[in-house]
Amino acid sequence: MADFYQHARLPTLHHLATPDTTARDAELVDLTQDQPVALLLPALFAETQRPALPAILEQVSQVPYLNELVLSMNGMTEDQVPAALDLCREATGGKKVHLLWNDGPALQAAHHRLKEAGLDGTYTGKGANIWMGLTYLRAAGRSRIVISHDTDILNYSSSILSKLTFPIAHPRLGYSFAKGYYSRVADRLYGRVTRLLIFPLIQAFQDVLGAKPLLQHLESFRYPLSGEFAGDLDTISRFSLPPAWGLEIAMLCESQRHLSPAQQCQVDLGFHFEHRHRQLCTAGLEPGLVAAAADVVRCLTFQILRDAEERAAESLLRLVLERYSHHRAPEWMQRYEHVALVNGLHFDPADESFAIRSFTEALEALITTVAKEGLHVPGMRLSPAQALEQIPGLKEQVLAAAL
Ligand SMILES: O=C(O)[C@H](O)COP(=O)(O)O
Repeated sequence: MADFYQHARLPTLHHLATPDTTARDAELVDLTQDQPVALLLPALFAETQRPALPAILEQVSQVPYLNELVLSMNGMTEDQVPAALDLCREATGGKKVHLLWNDGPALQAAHHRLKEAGLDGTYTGKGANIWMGLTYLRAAGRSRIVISHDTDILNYSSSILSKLTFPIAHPRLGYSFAKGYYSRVADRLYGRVTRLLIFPLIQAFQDVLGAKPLLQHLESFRYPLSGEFAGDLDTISRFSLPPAWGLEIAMLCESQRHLSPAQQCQVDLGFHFEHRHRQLCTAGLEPGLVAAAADVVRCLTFQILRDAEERAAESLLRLVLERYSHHRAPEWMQRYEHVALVNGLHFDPADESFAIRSFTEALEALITTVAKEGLHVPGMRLSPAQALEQIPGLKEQVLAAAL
């Protein structure tokens, strides 16, 4: 099914055959003897009450080459902690599991220490969970490879773990960072933020700024917003990461800054990723997709225009918005309509146009904010490695906070 196209800049490892699971697991046990593997899972407490996470943990418990599991959680109250701990212990069958309660008092005190060291911003969100998980793993020093994936995957298979670990662990491949990709398809095309905002927006930036190395790097990724990655812990913990939804984009920008193209790759995870689809607009307590997209765009814009003067950033963004909303987004929407038609998938032009209009409004709001406050990403931080090196006592505090 998959092709074997190679992007000019980034090695792509396609899924073309399915290796024998038992043999592959045994090979990975061997390969990771001297480079233990940690699985880091970011989650809201709410995920523990939905079907995906418990089923994921059950499969993870069978994976023989995993040294430890860190569940880095937020959105959890004190009376919910025992349920989260029970789930970890029951579902992971005796594996070493550590729970990080990011909005609990011990880690809030660690966040406070970061604030005293001059790091501003908010400290909750998926990015903050990953940041703290990497800080903990680096402080603990037990593992050398880290893998991470989303916790809402409904059709999970632990082959995701072997596909991500192999490029890092195998000496003939020897990558320092591997990013997963796949499609998000059910009766229709999903991946709405990726298809209708990020892909055309990167093209719009290129239309305005030309083919800058960072844009070419981002353009090479077949699913830039996927939450699935693996890496050498020493390398990944040197990445600067924002606390919220900009995490994935920031990670790709950091991989371009820290690594040569030959040291990183993207891996075909070989499935249609099925997950819970959020509404576009915020309804009730759960933020909508557009709110998350706005955060991603702010981070993307910051990374691309970080050296531009404020006035220049604002006028460049206006040009990018024009290219996005009048040219690239309609063009991408039409391409995906053709993909849907060829595949006999449901396609609703009204839904897709509504998504593009909503993303356009998010971009307009960003321009207004940039005009008023300048271009920055709240909470953009020191890397976990820098924080541990520069902030006295942080290491002990984070280690003591793990449950
Ligand atoms: O990957 C994406 O674009 C977002 O997570 C939205 O995903 P969905 O359209 O599959 O819900």
